[in-house]
Amino acid sequence: MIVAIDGPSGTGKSSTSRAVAEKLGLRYLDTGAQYRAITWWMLSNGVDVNDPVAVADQAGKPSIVSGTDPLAPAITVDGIDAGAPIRTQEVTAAVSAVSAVPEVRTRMVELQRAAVSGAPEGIVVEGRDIGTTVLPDATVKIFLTASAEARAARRSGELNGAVTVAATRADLIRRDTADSSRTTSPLAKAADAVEVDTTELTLTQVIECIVTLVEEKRTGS
Ligand SMILES: Nc1ncnc2c1ncn2[C@@H]1O[C@H](COP(=O)(O)OP(=O)(O)O)[C@@H](O)[C@H]1O
Ligand SMILES: Nc1ccn([C@@H]2O[C@H](COP(=O)(O)OP(=O)(O)O)[C@@H](O)[C@H]2O)c(=O)n1
Repeated sequence: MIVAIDGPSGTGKSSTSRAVAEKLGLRYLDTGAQYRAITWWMLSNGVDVNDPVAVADQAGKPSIVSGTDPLAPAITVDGIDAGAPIRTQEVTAAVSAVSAVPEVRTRMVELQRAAVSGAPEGIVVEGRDIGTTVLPDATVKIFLTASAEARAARRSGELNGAVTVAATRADLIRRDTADSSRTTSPLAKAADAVEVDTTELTLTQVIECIVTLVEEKRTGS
């Protein structure tokens, strides 16, 4: 059972994917954390993230290891716990530029497919291009959406209002545009993905919806 969950920022991919994996006894992989991790390494090592040639040149250097336990998602870069530093505003502002570089994507996709091969019990993988590019044969494909207002309110809420909803909204839209317009494997809904608009749904409702879709697939109903 391979479940691919894609969609823009703040649509609920991480919270939903973790809960679905936990309920169904599957592993869990956050591919956005991997792009954030390589971005953090580039910034920490003085690589100009707006220079695709420099980023491509260094893309093979960091060793990124992702755990797949939905109860304790973990990520290390060169053996160092990267869980907190990959969530800073600095990384968030740079990640779209780094993840648009084809050499970066080739490396991350290798890691992602290896994680899936290492999870015979099945896995929920979340990102932007999982259903379209990384795992085109996934058993179930979901594409989450939500209005920019709802997404910004959720993200701003996470930061306890430290960044205003308006500023968060502008940042989300800038990142959506960059992620959707890049040449290599842009953010997109796979033709065979089920789209779920989470704007008016609670997190519990989204989880139930996806669990039902997976169980229907499992039982062939
Ligand atoms: N349907 C929902 N209704 C309200 N809040 C939600 C919903 N889904 C997710 N959230 C909250 O929104 C925030 C962003 O969710 P997250 O799962 O990190 O989204 P993504 O991984 O798509 O960026 C989290 O604080 C989460 O608890
Ligand atoms: N499969 C993926 C996952 C993330 N990404 C990139 O990584 C960034 C961070 O992803 P994320 O899932 O952590 O973002 P949030 O939804 O947490 O804000 C995205 O904005 C994309 O630029 C990607 O290119 N492909």
